[in-house]
Amino acid sequence: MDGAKIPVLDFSGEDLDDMRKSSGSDQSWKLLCSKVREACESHGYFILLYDKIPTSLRGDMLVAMKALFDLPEETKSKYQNPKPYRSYQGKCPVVPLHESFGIEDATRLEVAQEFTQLMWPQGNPAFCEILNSMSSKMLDLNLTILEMIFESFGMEEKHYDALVNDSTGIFRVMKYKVPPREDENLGLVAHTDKNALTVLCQNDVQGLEVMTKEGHWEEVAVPRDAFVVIVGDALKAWSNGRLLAVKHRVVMKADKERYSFGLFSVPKEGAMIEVPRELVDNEHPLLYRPFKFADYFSYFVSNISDDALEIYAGVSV
Ligand SMILES: O=C(O)CCC(=O)C(=O)O
Ligand SMILES: [Fe+2]
Repeated sequence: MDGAKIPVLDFSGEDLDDMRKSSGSDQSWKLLCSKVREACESHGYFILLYDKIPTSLRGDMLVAMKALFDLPEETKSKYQNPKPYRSYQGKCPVVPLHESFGIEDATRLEVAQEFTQLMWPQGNPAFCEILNSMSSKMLDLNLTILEMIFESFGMEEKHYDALVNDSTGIFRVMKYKVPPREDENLGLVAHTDKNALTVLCQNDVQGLEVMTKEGHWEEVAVPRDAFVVIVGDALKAWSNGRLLAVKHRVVMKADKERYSFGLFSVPKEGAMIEVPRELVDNEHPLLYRPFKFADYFSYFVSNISDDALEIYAGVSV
């Protein structure tokens, strides 16, 4: 798909809940759902315009993140969690430009409060409010997009519970430093997201690149105030490989710091990822055996590999 246009979907001006409720009499919901699915099939990601998350909140979030990353290293390092991708990460030799926090369930007020308290023992209610509000809005959006995909496949809810209702949100905030030299500009190594679906947002510093089906890196020019939606391994496996978990990375070219934040919907401990029977036929033989998401994730963490999903859950044909 080299050179093929990056899909841009516009949900602005739409009340998705209303649209969905009137989907019996109105085709626009179904049409939107099929556009989402098509983008996830052809590219594994898309750019999303969505005005229900206010621009002012995005601006506040970026300002709040700067204050967070400006805290002393000693304070930031207090945020530790034994589970992977949920702690403070900085000074990693593989990606020295990258720093991040992964906060699970920031959508719960007490979690947002606890995190804020740890970073600002003297209190910072504004930060807490922004963190809680942004993560909640992005989780809603993430789960709605997932439901759109499942509806477009005509799936009954029981087939996708593990990816929507049994799902938790990890809110990740990221900072990328300006590279010291042009040849040391890797912000984040190439990877596929392991979770179901990711919704990302960034400041005006570009850097995200995706790998095309032909194996070339392509820059994603994210319009101001847009979101990027990325399919992860869990959704790829569930869809029997119909949806593409696109490989992506971050390359820093600008002389300004890049800030991004994302809401990762992650199947809960114990949730099983299983291809629904409806998605297996002669043309689409079963590609993945049923697996517990948490086991796959642990496998990945201890055997970091580009082909983790195929090796772990692939059915040899
Ligand atoms: O910073 C970005 O835009 C990408 C982040 C990302 O791909 C990730 O955290 O998985
Ligand atoms: Fe990613």
